[in-house]
Amino acid sequence: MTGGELRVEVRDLTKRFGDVIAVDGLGFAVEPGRITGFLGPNGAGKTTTMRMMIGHIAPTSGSVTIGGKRYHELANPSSTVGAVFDAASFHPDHSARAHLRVYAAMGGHPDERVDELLALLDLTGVAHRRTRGFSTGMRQRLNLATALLGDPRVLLLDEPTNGLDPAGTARLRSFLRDLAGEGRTVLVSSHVLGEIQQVVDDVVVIRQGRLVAAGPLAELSGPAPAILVRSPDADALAQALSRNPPAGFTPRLERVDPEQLRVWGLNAAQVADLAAAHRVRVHGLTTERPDLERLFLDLTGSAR
Ligand SMILES: Nc1ncnc2c1ncn2[C@@H]1O[C@H](COP(=O)(O)OP(=O)(O)OP(=O)(O)O)[C@@H](O)[C@H]1O
Repeated sequence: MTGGELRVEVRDLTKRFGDVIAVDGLGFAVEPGRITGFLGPNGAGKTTTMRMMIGHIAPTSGSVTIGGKRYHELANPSSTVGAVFDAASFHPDHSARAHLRVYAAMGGHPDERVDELLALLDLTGVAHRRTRGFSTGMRQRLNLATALLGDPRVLLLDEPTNGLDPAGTARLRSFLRDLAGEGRTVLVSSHVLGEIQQVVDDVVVIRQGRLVAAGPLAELSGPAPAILVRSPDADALAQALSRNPPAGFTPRLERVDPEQLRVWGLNAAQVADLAAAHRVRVHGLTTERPDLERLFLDLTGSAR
């Protein structure tokens, strides 16, 4: 079965390697139609969890199901789930096309699919070149093409942004966005939130094999953004904001320097309107996005 929307569910998943508990009672869901970031510092257990999703590693206990079935119970596993684990796993003497043809044959996928994917991932021009000379971005795209051979409904990508330049990341983002837009389930791991922050809708954060946080990125980002306002009349503005805030709002203020205030609990328009109403000059107004990297470091205990 390749159609339909497939939810990936991880339930009470544990994996021990001898004394090492790589994954420890982990539970979360990956929703179809969305891109989920799977985050955690090095050694947190991301790769191990993803390998358990596709049956490469057997759990010590717990389960992973894809559309309600374990990987090995799927009628056509390689056409249901596409996974990318290692960007360097090509035969160096094979061309991109030869590499894809080998995998297409192994998965029982038609040869035409190879050219289709080379075109889709903008690799047609280098299809005959040996992969030994490929750049990181080309390798990542070839990897993605390999995972997409069976037109899978679920895509698991381990650290796909590793080594990509900003243009490569932007390209990956729009590509994954299209795949999720078709109702596919996309899980993308990374140990750096900043690398996938622009790509993902939801996040699952783990630390030492355990769940730390899960949900839409927007909710994880915590409180609303702060407004940084620059004014030569900062005192008057601070007074107006504290004494006459919009009805029902209780802004919190921080004095950054004599001419700058940081305001939480109001949006930029509210700050500007209030300044105008009190005839306070405003020379700059910036909406500051919450510092997600900081939040991530706090959550995973990586902050010093
Ligand atoms: N085959 C194995 N044998 C023994 N220990 C292992 C094995 N595979 C993973 N581990 C250990 O399990 C833990 C989790 O590793 P894993 O590779 O899943 O983490 P990760 O979050 O993917 O890390 P990274 O971001 O560095 O790739 C680590 O302590 C690792 O050393």
